[in-house]
Amino acid sequence: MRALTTSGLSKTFKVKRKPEGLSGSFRSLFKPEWEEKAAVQAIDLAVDQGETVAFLGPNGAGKSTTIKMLTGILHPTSGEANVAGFVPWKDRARLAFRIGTVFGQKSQLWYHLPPIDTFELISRVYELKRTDYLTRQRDLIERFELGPYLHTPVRKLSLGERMRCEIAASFLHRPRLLFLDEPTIGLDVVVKQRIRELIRERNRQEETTVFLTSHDAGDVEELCSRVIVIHHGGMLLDEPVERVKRDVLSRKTIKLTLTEAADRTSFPVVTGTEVHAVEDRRLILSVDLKQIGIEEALGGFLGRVRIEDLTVEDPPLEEIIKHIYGMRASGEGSA
Ligand SMILES: Nc1ncnc2c1ncn2[C@@H]1O[C@H](COP(=O)(O)OP(=O)(O)OP(=O)(O)O)[C@@H](O)[C@H]1O
Repeated sequence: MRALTTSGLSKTFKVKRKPEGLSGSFRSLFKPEWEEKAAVQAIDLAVDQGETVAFLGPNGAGKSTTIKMLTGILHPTSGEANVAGFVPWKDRARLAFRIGTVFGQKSQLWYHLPPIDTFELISRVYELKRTDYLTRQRDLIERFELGPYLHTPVRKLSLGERMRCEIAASFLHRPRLLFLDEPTIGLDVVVKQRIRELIRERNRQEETTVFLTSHDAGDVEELCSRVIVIHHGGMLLDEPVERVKRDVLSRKTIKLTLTEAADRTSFPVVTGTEVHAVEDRRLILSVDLKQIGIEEALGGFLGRVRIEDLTVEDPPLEEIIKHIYGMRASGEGSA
């Protein structure tokens, strides 16, 4: 069953043209000139119920504009969409009962109220049956371990505590489709991991469709089965995450702090391992997991340098997208 489809979905904004110079600015105050800006261009999507989709793109690619159209906040300039059985911009109120939204940078919870009060309000807004709501609420509180924060005003919660409450709140009315915009932004590794686990669990148990935008490659890798990349408002790539992983997510960044400063010439040549940067006692390696495992790569350095500390990270998503873009431009890989 389809959770979401779009056909030729496009959005053009009318923006004021900024004339050059002071006199131009002055003239435009009284006689503004307008130009059209294509934010989203003919996007065709088909997402099945229960799918977990990463919707990616560099800044300004058109992700938020697309999500705003899919959640009924914006009218498209042209094209069609069907989300959970509704045309979003025509039936926004009814659609709200079927979808959940989480914006990492914008709280949906009432700032001065404790989360439990917001949960109550949500249960009224969505007209949840009292017994169903209470069972659901207890389950989410337990699963998301919200007990200690339930009665604290949201403004006093840490970002991680608040985000767990935000996501629990978005699941209260059992949405069939969840739109997540940067759900783990600013969170530490442990909290990120917990939030990803919880979303994954709900997806498995309730077949909730997940449509996610994120600048964190870990979110994509751990939460999503499919990756869609847009650029300049148009579709660039639509592939299973496994394939993207094999092609471009196969790199890890290892950041080492050495006990003493070293220079490039003292490092061994290790297959599949590139010395990305060396700065005083800091050494950054880029490892291609298609060629070598993390342990092996580190093994090559162990006898040569003494390590004080290390972290293993995903490369920034912007870098991955740039890589995908480069691959497309050079005709590597296929859709
Ligand atoms: N209300 C608006 N009026 C005019 N232009 C807009 C408006 N909203 C978005 N745009 C423009 O449309 C383009 C796409 O913006 P959008 O916010 O959808 O990008 P995005 O992919 O979500 O970017 P980011 O990752 O930075 O949030 C941008 O060039 C933006 O400046």
